Amino acid sequence: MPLNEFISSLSDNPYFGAGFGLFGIGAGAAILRKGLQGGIILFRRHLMITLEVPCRDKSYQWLLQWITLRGARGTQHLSVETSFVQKETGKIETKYEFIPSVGRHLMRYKGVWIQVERTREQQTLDLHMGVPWESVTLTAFGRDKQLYFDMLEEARQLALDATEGKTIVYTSMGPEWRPFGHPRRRRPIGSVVLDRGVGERIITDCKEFIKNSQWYADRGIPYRRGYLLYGPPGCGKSSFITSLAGELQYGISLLNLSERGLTDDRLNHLLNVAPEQTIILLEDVDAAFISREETTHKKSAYEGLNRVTFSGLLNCLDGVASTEARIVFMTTNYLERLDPALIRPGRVDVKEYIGYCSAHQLTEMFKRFYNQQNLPTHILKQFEENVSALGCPVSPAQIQGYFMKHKSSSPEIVVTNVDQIREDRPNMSTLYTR
Ligand SMILES: Nc1ncnc2c1ncn2[C@@H]1O[C@H](COP(=O)(O)OP(=O)(O)OP(=O)(O)O)[C@@H](O)[C@H]1O
Repeated sequence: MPLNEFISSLSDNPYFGAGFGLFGIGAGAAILRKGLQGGIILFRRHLMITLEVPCRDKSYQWLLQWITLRGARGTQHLSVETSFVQKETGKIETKYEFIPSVGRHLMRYKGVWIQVERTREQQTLDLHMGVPWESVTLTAFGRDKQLYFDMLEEARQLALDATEGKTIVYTSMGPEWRPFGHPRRRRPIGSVVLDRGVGERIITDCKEFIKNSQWYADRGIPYRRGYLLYGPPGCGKSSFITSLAGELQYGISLLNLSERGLTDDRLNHLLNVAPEQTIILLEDVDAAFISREETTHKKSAYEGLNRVTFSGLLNCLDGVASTEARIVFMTTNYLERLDPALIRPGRVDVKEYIGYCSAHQLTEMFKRFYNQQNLPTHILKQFEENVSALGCPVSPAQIQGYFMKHKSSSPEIVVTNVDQIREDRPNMSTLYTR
């Protein structure tokens, strides 16, 4: 039989065409054909096992990195990927990584030669990402698909190791979640100083919830928990949630409800496919909506804007469930603007006020900032009294700003100059009061 016919007969053979999930045992036909075109003939009599990983798959980037690390041979053509990495010191450095460019490469894994082919369709766009459609196809001799499972697992582990000790923030892009920026160094929970007991209560509640999946399953209760942090700006709501995510070794899936084009359907989808082990964070929930009555009035105007509707959000929150613990955090500066339906138990199970600095916070922040646990009590007391004597509420963000100004000052100077806090104060009439 002429070689070309032989190759076609392999392609037509249903056995070779059979696919299961990502994997397809393909005959060497495709390779052979490409081989012929490229002038290389590869082991005609062997079966090939082929794995195609499209760019939309989670493992795509991991795999490219892993292939680079394993050093695909003959890789003359590299693409550069620039990322920003935060060092332990907090400094951000630029990192260049070379990944195999579009084209064919060869590598050896567990004693098997594997052809790596990265292709880019110039004519086809990934509509959600707006980038050309890409895929990587790996072809190895033999039938052992375990090879690919091992490879993907190694690639995943490599990606996990790279984010060890970091918090990944995801944002939505179309119907998907994508990591946003570089993984950030975990913020230590102790660096956010809340009023006595508040932080501990939330942490204990979350941990308790995470380990109680069976309790929820036994009672048929959706395995989710909602938290609402409310209070004035600059008091640590967002910072606390970030450090809590670090403490729980979770990431953050950040959703902006006011985003144009975020419809009820898309929101529902996003909430249901949010990356595992992440806190879903809906910031400034009051800003996304006007009250329910007004929403009814202005319904048509809202629909025209292609935005999430209030009832849509309620339904979506009710639908958030998974076998895994689902934690939803909402924040607002204006509790009174929220519709009671949004914050009823089941949607919001824990509400905490995160307010202006208490005496406890003032002294704790002072000690932390100047890294002096043994500051004389009278200095701490004086600082607290002087700030209270300002006669206005002070947020931790203001205190932080004041300390930054006095990075190199002695504690005594810091205590005596607290008037500067008032000078830097935003217009209080626009600020929230409890
Ligand atoms: N309780 C706190 N302890 C330590 N630092 C704090 C605290 N609260 C605020 N900060 C500092 O102030 C800045 C702003 O805080 P953050 O964004 O967390 O406030 P927020 O309450 O979420 O504000 P907003 O309501 O405007 O979103 C951050 O740099 C943070 O480090």
